[in-house]
Amino acid sequence: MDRATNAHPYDAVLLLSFGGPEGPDDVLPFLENVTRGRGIPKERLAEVGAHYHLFGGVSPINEQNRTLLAALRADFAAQGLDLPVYWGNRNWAPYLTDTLREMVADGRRRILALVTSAYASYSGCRQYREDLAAALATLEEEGRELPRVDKLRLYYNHPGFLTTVTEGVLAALAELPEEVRRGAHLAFTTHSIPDAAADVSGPPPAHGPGGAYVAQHLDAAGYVAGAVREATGVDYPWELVYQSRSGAPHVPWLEPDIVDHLRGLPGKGASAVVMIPIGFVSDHMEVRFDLDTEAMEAAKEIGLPAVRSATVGADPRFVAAVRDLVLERAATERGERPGRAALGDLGPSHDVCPAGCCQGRVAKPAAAGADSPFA
Ligand SMILES: CC1=C(CCC(=O)O)c2cc3nc(cc4[nH]c(cc5[nH]c(cc1n2)c(C)c5CCC(=O)O)c(CCC(=O)O)c4C)C(CCC(=O)O)=C3C
Ligand SMILES: [Fe+2]
Repeated sequence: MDRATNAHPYDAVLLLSFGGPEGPDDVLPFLENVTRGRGIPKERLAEVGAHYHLFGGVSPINEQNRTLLAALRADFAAQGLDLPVYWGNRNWAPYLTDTLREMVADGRRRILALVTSAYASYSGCRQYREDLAAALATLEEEGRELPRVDKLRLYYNHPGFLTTVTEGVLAALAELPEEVRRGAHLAFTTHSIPDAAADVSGPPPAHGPGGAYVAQHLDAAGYVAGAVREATGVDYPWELVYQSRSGAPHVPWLEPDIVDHLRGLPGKGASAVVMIPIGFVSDHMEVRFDLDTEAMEAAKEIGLPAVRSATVGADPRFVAAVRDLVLERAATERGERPGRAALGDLGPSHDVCPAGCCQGRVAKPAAAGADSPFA
């Protein structure tokens, strides 16, 4: 069997995501799931609930994941890669624990997880590993045979991710009226997180101001800005900005906020802006509300022409990147030394998170890492 179809030792892939409400009655219980024990103010919850209700109480994220799931299955099948793909979430059905139980019942013993977050952070990496540990602990209590679960390396700098983002920026630039295009600025945007969480993101050697979270986003954004310059011959000014802040107002989170950034752009000579949601994998609520609704509204008020570039979603190049990462990891687990594709300056991420990687405020068991209590 050649490397292009050999997933051994893995017998299944798990798409592991955030989950979202599917109707108005789901919104409150969903938000309670998300924020349990996280100290989010009540007013913030009411505000976020209202965003979901603007969309009929339906988060776009589940549909995005169904589309990605179908695309992965179709791609694997077309490539002759015989590897089932399952889907489970942290905060809404299909819940991770139920999916994992089903996988075990189907005889899956060696599982490779793809999480819908591309960068290092507690929320985007370690918390998913804690979710896996909690689900495994439940199955253990139920007396089931435990599968081994590994996690794909971070993919923010995989060519299939960054090339797709770059193409999206070029397409968005083309949407701008010609007379303002040349003076456009690029606003790369991602989820704000508490400064304290950013500082301990990534493995301990990367800890420090901003941590791996900020460093990885800067690396990705810098790469894309350079690729856009190469493709257009225009050196568009760019910045990394943040959105979707929550938490208590006195706790410092990563800044500047995108809306504040937009307000300052005309003073910096920008004639337009391209908002690039480089921190997000699909058009979920953070993109559809915080960018397409709120930030667009702000841009209109300011009189700044604005466009938003695409997320990778289920783009065939991203789907192929996932396949490449699965086959790469499988080869590594077999003791081979496969190529590890990466763009930018930071190089490919580790396969196995070391102890202390993206540590949370409270120590909890995390699976799929060097400090996993499970085999
Ligand atoms: C880094 C990061 C990502 C990106 C990586 C990734 O993609 O995973 C992300 C994604 C997402 N966040 C999402 C939704 C929410 N996040 C919240 C709260 C929080 N997010 C945080 C961080 C992140 N979040 C943090 C530090 C908090 C504070 C509470 C805590 O410390 O845990 C809250 C509570 C209300 C609020 O405060 O906003 C909600 C509803 C959805 C679903 C969207 C949909 O429904 O379409 C998605 C994809
Ligand atoms: Fe979030």
